[in-house]
Amino acid sequence: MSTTDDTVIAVRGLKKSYGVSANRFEVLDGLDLTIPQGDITCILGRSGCGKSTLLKCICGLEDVDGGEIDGDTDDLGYVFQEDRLLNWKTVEDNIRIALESNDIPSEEHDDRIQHYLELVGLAENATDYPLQLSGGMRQRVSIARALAVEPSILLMDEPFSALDEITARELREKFLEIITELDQSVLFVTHNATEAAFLASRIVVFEHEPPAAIERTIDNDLPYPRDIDSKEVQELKREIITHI
Ligand SMILES: Nc1ncnc2c1ncn2[C@@H]1O[C@H](COP(=O)(O)OP(=O)(O)OP(=O)(O)O)[C@@H](O)[C@H]1O
Repeated sequence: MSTTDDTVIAVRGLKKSYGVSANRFEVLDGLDLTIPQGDITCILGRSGCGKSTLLKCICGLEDVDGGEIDGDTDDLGYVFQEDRLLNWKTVEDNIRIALESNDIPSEEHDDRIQHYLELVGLAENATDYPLQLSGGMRQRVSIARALAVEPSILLMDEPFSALDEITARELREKFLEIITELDQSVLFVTHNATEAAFLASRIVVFEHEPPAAIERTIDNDLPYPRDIDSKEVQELKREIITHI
């Protein structure tokens, strides 16, 4: 199977298990999923249902047992729950390392670093070290680092869940503003129904128990920009909760 112009990643019949013999545990058993270009797709489901495993298979952190993943899987950005910055490197050098490992020509590095730090509001912090920054600022650096390689798709695994509520809220708003402006395709894993209702253009709800199967796909046509406290977002959140 190959992807079409308006599909960025297509997963077909994906299989993944952990363990061996009697301890073998199927997490993905023939999962199909298509990620359209420019969509913010949220994968939502309870803890342990297989969301992170899917992301790890797409970005090659886990080997798959069967099925296909088509699309430009060498051209991914990844933001984890933890920022995974190198504390002994400055903010700008953390981004530079990502650019180098993605073979971005060195003459583009300074401009890209400046541009993406400006986008996340950290242009003044380029020469700081990560430990001089707050948790929210560190996560913004991590988002800038992922965006700076200009990936075909940004994979995000609960990137705001380790932050306090106010910081997470501010960062979600900033993130949505940036992503819609860039028309960036995103696959975003969360177990937070409000976050999915606020961010997603499409919400894919996984069944409670592995192996992961899609319980429901909900299109979210609420126009951007959105207000997380609006009646529409809160109503959608209530609808989503009935499926998880
Ligand atoms: N490396 C591993 N070895 C063995 N089992 C694993 C491994 N990684 C995940 N699992 C198991 O696979 C299942 C799915 O895990 P996964 O992390 O994909 O779930 P999740 O939906 O992302 O959960 P959460 O929301 O808590 O992060 C869980 O039962 C988990 O314990």
